Amino acid sequence: MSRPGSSRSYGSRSEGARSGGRPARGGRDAKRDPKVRDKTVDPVREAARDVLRAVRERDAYANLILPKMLRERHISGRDAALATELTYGTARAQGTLDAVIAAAANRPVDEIDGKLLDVLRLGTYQLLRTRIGAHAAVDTSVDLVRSEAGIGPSGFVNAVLRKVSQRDEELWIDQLAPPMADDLIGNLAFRYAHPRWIAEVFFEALGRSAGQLQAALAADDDRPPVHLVARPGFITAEELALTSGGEVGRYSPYCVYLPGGDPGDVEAIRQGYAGVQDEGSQLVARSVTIADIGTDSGRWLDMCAGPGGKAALLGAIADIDSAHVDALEISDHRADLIRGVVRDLPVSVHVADARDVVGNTGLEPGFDRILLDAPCTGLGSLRRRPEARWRRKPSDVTDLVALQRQLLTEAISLVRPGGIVVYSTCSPHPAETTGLVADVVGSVDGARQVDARGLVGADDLGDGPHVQLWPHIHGTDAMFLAAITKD
Ligand SMILES: C[S@@+](CC[C@H](N)C(=O)[O-])C[C@H]1O[C@@H](n2cnc3c(N)ncnc32)[C@H](O)[C@@H]1O
Repeated sequence: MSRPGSSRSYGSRSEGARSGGRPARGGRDAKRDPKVRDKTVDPVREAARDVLRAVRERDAYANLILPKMLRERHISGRDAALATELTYGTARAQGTLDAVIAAAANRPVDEIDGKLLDVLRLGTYQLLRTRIGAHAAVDTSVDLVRSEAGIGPSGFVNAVLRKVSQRDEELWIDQLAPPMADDLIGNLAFRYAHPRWIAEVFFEALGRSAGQLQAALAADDDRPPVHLVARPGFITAEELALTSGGEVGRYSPYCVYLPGGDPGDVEAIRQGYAGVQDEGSQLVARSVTIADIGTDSGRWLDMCAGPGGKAALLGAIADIDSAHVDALEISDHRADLIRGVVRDLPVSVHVADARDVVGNTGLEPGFDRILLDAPCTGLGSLRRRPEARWRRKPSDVTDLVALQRQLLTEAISLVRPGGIVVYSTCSPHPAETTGLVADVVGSVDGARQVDARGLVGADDLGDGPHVQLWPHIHGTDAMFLAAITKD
């Protein structure tokens, strides 16, 4: 017989025997109708557990499935807020939680059944990173397992979580993280729940400053703020702030910071006058439209537009400036998402590979303004994609850089002399940002970078000519942008 908690034991046929032959309370033997909720289980934790399971088993995105699940299960208000905090917090902290669980269980986590591991992560997160009392954290976890798998596995979860609860997070870090004096990056990566390779990338991008790295990782490990965009021509940021209870943003003239609540409840969002969009993304889209390029014939291009956040802002500004945006996107599904947000705006959506725009769309070169918001690792928006940091691999970078190089070369070939290309990524990885831009600009005759700092207008933008935003400095995602023109 396998050990309780081992990858073969969960829901195993021997469960009845281990629990004395009696059907476990609400367990598998009770032949529970899955549509009938088990009253012994807290619906908030159950939703969090179900999302964590979907993320682990089928690579789901927590921030896409949780809101839908909460609506379907009629979980709202404070319960929805708690479910969100527990789900996203647990997903973000996974690597550090796993190290603690492995120490407490005295076995590597890959020897623990996945379904138990989801609950252990959820319980450990509550014990170490919330003010939820230890009894509530342990008991609700045990109930989750017992209702599905019975007494044996729930006993294992109980034992592990009780062991976890004997120390606070700081003590676990002292025990498990590499000492700061020997391995600064490893220590901070553990403390702020990032894979080490990502902490190394941030360290390089931040000029090898330990203080900056600590602040960046801490900001990334925190709950992200909600930023709204007021679509120009539809509603002003002041009006949106007033009607949503938010506060006008620091840098983008379209931005509103929403202090809490569900953005879906904001009337202006329901009407399509506003949307949810990080302030850094707003600054990128706006920068394309305000660059001084002399006469503008109004031919604008968004080369990688899905799901359409920046295309919608570009389109709203284009409407005011009597311009037109061609928006390209390689994926059908994401092109549909763009169409959904650019209705009534002067935007044409093309499903096409932007590595050969003329060949794939028939569009003429000679665009005045081009946005290339390139596919990237997304290391700059990890706080908004809870599980992403544990999914990304260093090897992803190579393929993406090759694609970015092709796309940026194409963008420069499509812009008219004196026009502007804004290259952006939601990643601060030097290979995808400064390195890539220097490489491509250096290899194309007549192409040169112009100072992008004036197009962004935020504080603390360094020496230029590119701009790197950071959550811990600007409160935005870590968006990078470079502005390029050609003679
Ligand atoms: C970073 S996202 C763009 C985000 C978008 N600008 C926004 O603000 O909503 C990059 C997009 O490029 C698309 N993409 C990837 N390769 C492409 C290609 N070769 N041609 C066109 N689009 C591509 C991806 O499907 C993805 O939707």
